[in-house]
Amino acid sequence: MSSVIDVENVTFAYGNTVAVEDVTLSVEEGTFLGLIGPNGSGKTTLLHLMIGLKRPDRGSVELFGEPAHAFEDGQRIGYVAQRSGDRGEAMPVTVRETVLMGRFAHAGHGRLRERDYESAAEALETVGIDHLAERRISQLSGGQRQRAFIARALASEADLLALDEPTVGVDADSQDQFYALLDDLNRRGMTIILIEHEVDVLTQHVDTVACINRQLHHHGDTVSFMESDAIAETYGVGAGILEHDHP
Ligand SMILES: Nc1ncnc2c1ncn2[C@@H]1O[C@H](COP(=O)(O)OP(=O)(O)OP(=O)(O)O)[C@@H](O)[C@H]1O
Repeated sequence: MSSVIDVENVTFAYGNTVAVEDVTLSVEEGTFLGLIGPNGSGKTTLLHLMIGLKRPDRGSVELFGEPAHAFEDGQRIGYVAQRSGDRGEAMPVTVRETVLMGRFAHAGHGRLRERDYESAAEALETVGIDHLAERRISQLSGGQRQRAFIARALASEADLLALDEPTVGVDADSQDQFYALLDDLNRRGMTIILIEHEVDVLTQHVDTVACINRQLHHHGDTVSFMESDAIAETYGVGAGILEHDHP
């Protein structure tokens, strides 16, 4: 199995604030990776480094075998930013138009063809919002909006989905359905990286967990994560390396 992402000894700081320190981890193809850690622990920063939205101060990140910050094949990555479900007001476009945006890189000379419309329709069907195709994005619920963004990634034939707390503000039922959709996409081979602050929710779905608090405290399969002291260690409660480091 090949690596989609290789992070090696990566450090990144905002001025004097070191957000990610000396992190090394790989994401294999087909993995469903969950990133967890306390507020402000560097999860979003690490995700941005992994998909090339930020360049490390030290160390290296490879995305599909190329330096991540110089990666140009953007349609291979579907990124759903934190709280992007809230920003529908600023998008006077329909759901179908949003999903079709994912086809532009594939369309010959920038012109959409029959197969682009078919692919968009298929993506909408896969995420279960084909009946909402003509609605404006601003008229959708948070959960429906997230589905529209996933559909755009599917239409663009992304190999990797990166999601930053995608269900914040989404009701419990819609959250369950959304995670069922992610499980299904992952079963079909999609590599997924998910930031989710609800540990119980996260561990029900992901197969691998990376626990960070500026540094990487644990990286391994979900079962070994549950059996470990990683939570206590990463969040700095109970016995563990943090307590040991700061008696
Ligand atoms: N643009 C920025 N400028 C300065 N500092 C920043 C910036 N973005 C993040 N930080 C700081 O870097 C650290 C890591 O932030 P980051 O957003 O990566 O954490 P996070 O784990 O995703 O947080 P949360 O769970 O609250 O979303 C925090 O101390 C934060 O205050």
